[in-house]
Amino acid sequence: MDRAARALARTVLADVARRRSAGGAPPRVRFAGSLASDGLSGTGRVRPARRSRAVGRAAQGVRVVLLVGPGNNGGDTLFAGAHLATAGARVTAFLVAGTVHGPGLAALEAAGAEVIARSELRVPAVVEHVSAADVVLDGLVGIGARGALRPPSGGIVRALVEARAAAEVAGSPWPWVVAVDTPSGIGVDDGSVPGPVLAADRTVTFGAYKPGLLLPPAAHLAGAVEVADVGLRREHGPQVAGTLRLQDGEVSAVLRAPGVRDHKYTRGVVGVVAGTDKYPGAGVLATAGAVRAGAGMVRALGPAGVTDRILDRHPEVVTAGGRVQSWVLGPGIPSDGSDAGQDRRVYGALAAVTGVLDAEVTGGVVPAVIDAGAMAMLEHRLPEIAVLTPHAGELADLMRGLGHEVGRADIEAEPVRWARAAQRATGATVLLKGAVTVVVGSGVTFTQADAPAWLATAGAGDVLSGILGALLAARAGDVLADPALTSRIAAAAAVLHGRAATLASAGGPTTASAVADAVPRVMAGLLAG
Ligand SMILES: NC(=O)C1=CN([C@@H]2O[C@H](COP(=O)(O)OP(=O)(O)OC[C@H]3O[C@@H](n4cnc5c(N)ncnc54)[C@H](O)[C@@H]3O)[C@@H](O)[C@H]2O)[C@@H](O)CC1
Ligand SMILES: [K+]
Repeated sequence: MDRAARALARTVLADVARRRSAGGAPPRVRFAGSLASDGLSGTGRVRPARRSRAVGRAAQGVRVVLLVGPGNNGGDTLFAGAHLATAGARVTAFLVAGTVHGPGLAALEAAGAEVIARSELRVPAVVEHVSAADVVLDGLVGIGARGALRPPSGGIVRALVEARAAAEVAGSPWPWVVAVDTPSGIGVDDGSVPGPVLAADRTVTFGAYKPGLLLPPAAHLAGAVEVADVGLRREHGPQVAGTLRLQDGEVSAVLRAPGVRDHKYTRGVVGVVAGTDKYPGAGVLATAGAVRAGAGMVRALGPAGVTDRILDRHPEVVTAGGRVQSWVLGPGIPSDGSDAGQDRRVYGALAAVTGVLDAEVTGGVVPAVIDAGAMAMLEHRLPEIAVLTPHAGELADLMRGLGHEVGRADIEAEPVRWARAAQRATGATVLLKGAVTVVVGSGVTFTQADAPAWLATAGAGDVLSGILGALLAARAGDVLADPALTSRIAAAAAVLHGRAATLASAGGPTTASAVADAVPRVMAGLLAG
């Protein structure tokens, strides 16, 4: 517990220092609209807890509120609060239980913090203190949580969630919220959100990732997750219950940098069937994603109204048919059959992907990205080397087509469950787009939370499909030999896309084109290690 509390205090102090040096302002959140609103590239660094470093007086003048529950989670919070008080912070602890961790409470009191006992606890006073604080530590409950938060924790958190929303509307600052081990009240094992939860900007979790920190919808409430090594066990990257999150080294291992013997065909040719006269931009953006993610060549197929625009932006693109190592099918093609030519091209390519036509005719089986309108054209079970890339609404449409009574809200409430159901029903790898992107292959689930909320912009999904097409083409031989690689490549594409959006956004609005343009810099950074 001592190591956990020290690690927690150290991270709080680092966040405070970083936010102070960034703006000269106190460490309060301005509503930047991003999950990782400190601009940190977020999730998933394992930081060893070093015992030796003293915390000094680094927290001088920082107002800290502790929300302290009855168990060891509250104990960690009390000890961390003692360290922060010793470092100069003005700490107020609200105890939500009659009995809390005794040694932790003694340490906090010895450090000179203010303690509000359960018997004196009033919800409006908690809200008032939190609203005026710089940092809040949410230590109500951790891995011992069962179900929705019970009173009084539930009432306090509900009031704080409302106060935060009001502050957001009013443009008032809100404290930096640090969840201790987990945001209190999430479904630690399944990522559910059974009741009110205070959204964290940062979660410091102890020893290893908990599933709820990776699985949406709870993952949306965890902010930037840091795993503190408290000597329990050492994890190589987050890995819990068949759920993975790729780390930088794992993403760069998926990428393939060209060698001296490579030429455009060995680097991978991507065939893009995207865009119609009505929606030509999707063709341009899907192509941009493939070009920027390092395709040896891109063949863009479609009506002249689409291909002319593509050539204007990307003169390196070829608009004639021929062999490809991967397909990108469907962005900007509506499912209403209004462009017979594009539909015919998609059906032809799908025949190559599923292998229903002779390889002599199709040129052989290749991996594919199946997006938007192409998802409505599936007639056969798909191989794992085909990646469906729906957002929640499209996945609901797909599952309804397969006989499930399900709507968009159901998918958003249980994205992993439905992505897995779609994977089983279609045979394809499924990449479900969202603030946390879920990728499901056979027996494996990746969840990636690398993107700022600014990425929710028109055309962003088209760029992702192009990026994924390029990565699949570059590794087409490996994917055909080992189809299980597909989901890992799809997760890596989501990371590239999210990181490119972070770079392009720099904390403000961005466009799908700018995201595509940022991809080479992200790839270069990852390949440089
Ligand atoms: N497991 C370990 O080896 C370590 C655990 N540590 C800390 O210990 C925590 C786990 O401690 P505990 O097992 O004491 O459990 P917690 O402190 O997470 O919660 C248990 C308490 O919360 C109450 N509770 C459960 N569900 C609730 C709900 N829905 N609403 C309100 N109250 C609820 C229970 O009645 C119980 O009193 C971790 O989250 C972490 O913070 C760390 O000190 C590091 C080492
Ligand atoms: K907690």
